[in-house]
Amino acid sequence: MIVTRALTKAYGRTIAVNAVDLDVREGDRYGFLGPNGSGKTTLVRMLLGLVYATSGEIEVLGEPVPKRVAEVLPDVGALVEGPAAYPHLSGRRNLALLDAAGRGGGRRTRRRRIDDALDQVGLGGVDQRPVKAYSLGMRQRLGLAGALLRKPRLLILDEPTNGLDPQGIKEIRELLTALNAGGTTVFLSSHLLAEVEQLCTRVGVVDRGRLVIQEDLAALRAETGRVLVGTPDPGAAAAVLDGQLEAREGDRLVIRHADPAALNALLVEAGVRVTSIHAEQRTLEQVVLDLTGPGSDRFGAAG
Ligand SMILES: Nc1ncnc2c1ncn2[C@@H]1O[C@H](COP(=O)(O)OP(=O)(O)OP(=O)(O)O)[C@@H](O)[C@H]1O
Repeated sequence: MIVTRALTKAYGRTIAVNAVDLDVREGDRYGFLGPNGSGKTTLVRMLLGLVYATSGEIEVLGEPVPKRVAEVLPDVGALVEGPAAYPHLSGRRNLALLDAAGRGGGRRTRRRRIDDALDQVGLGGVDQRPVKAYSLGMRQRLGLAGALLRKPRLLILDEPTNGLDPQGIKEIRELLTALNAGGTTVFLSSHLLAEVEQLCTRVGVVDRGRLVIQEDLAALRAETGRVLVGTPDPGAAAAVLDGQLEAREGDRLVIRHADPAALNALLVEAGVRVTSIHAEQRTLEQVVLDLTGPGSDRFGAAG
């Protein structure tokens, strides 16, 4: 759906995007994760033909961008930094203008399209108020509603949850997951590890303009070969597991073992009571820290 090859953008001596090879596949919920200033917005704008690359190539929905961007855009819903709206008009009126300006979708069905989009983002009840009375979160949702008007095959969203409270973030996450289940490919940028971890199926991590990893989240979070065991008999368990015990903290043990089921059988057979047992997985935070080193506290860990 989105492919870039050695995509580069320099502003003078600043290389905002540095030889990025992006590969977003149909059906992905792709999280483009990086700290502030790492080049996310610049890349998103290049994908939409709003900024020209210094070098490299871009394909969106199989077409070269910016060369054929006019053909591509009707199938793409986009939300880029601070969605613009006429402040004195209602959300509905803003969407009507947007809908009239775009291609595809006749006048007769406009009202239905706008109702659907407003309902999808949870603005159905407030659409008569002027946008200047909206909170930042409501403006962000209105921007998203605009991106949904044409039932796009691909959504390209730059920090879509900026300005939203935790409930709003959850609603957007549920909405994007539902749209994705209905066949829409979702590409979003974020500086929030937790957001990407909760929402995405595939992750690209960008650090100072460079894509340092691109991988399915499930593969990134591969099991570590350790099993976490909770037991009221930690002493007895430690005796059974001589040599495999890596750490012990109260009634929680970390054991080097590949198979939780086999380990459970072993413990139970030895008379050790087990209250919980599961394979340890790496978190996205650990993966990113390993990749980007000490500077990576620039990533926001909190959702
Ligand atoms: N129009 C511009 N002129 C000069 N430098 C720019 C321009 N736009 C971006 N930059 C620089 O390019 C780098 C990447 O910026 P960009 O906005 O793409 O990062 P970002 O990851 O989207 O960050 P943020 O989340 O803060 O928007 C930064 O060093 C920024 O200062």
